[in-house]
Amino acid sequence: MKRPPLAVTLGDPAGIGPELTLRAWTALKDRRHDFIAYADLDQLREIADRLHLPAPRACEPEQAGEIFSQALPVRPVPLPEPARPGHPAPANAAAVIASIEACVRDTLAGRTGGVVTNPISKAVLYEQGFRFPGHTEFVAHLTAHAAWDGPRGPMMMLAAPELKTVLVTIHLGLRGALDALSTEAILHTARVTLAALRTDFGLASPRLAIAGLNPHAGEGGALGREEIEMVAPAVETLRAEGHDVAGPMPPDTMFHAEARARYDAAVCLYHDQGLIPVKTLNFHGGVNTTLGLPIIRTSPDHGTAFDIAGRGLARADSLIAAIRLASTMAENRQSALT
Ligand SMILES: NC(=O)C1=CN([C@@H]2O[C@H](COP(=O)(O)OP(=O)(O)OC[C@H]3O[C@@H](n4cnc5c(N)ncnc54)[C@H](O)[C@@H]3O)[C@@H](O)[C@H]2O)C=CC1
Ligand SMILES: NCC(=O)COP(=O)(O)O
Repeated sequence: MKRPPLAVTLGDPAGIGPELTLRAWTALKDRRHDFIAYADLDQLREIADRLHLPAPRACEPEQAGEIFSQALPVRPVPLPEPARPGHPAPANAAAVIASIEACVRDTLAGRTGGVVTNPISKAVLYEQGFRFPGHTEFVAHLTAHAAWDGPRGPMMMLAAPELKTVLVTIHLGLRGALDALSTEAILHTARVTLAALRTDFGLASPRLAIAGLNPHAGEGGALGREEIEMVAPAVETLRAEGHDVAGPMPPDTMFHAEARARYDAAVCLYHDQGLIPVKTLNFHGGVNTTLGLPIIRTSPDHGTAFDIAGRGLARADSLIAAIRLASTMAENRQSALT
């Protein structure tokens, strides 16, 4: 059976999202990773013209499959103010948010098969009163009342072929992240991750590594006691539940090639502990995905890149990887749940 197209959000229209959407369409138009962009039709037509591509066409998600090989399908989300690359417009914030809402709504209704988000400028949205730290928390809010049998996130995973990391704390300053850590939070992150590795990534017996917090994982308590008091009890509980879990791992030695071969995903305690290794190993191939949701949501690992927007320099590899991963996860989830 043909699956519905993925829904790709607008992102910040002054960032690299719109040009990447067209480049991703060029790369995928013959490969059956159908998607539909929820974006401004005039802006996309202008960029397509510049890139000598066919004019994107407005349609409903149900028609996207018929036209995908000829033109980028678009569900129009008009911008109140024409986008200027590199210069985000506060007046367009409502359209950025409306695009995410429409993609999630259509995915919950089964009209689209998952959501792929283009990067947003969080600072610009915060100034306009957006009260969620990022897509992760916003999409969790929009799907909070949808049925879901698995353990509920949201958990942020950064996934590249070389490494997958999942964060216990996400969009928090470092001091706030330290206060938010607990054995319960680590356990919850690990359980959502293990379930997603089975359901969405098709791994029958997933292996986890859980990072420590301090240098040398605390050096037996001399350099910090969080490993002894917080991380080790979570590892013991997970092992007692029958899971293959290693830790607390010294954070500085758990990401080299031989160490990575011993686990499928690393549970990391704060944002940069998990994002730095993935973005360093493979900035252009990394994907951000939210685990523990009733729908599939992926995103490129990079941001709006205002410094290069509209200059033809942005690489679409990460958005293409996000679209491919969303297709694979949707397929795996459907097989696991039927
Ligand atoms: N999923 C999302 O919505 C995300 C949004 N952001 C937002 O993006 C904004 C900018 O964040 P930054 O830290 O500057 O990160 P960034 O990823 O936008 O840019 C970092 C550097 O990488 C380059 N770069 C990024 N993507 C590229 C691509 N596809 N091809 C070639 N070069 C690329 C940029 O030119 C820049 O020099 C912030 O407002 C942040 O909140 C950041 C990460 C994810
Ligand atoms: N650094 C990752 C990031 O900020 C992406 O957040 P989200 O918008 O995917 O929640």
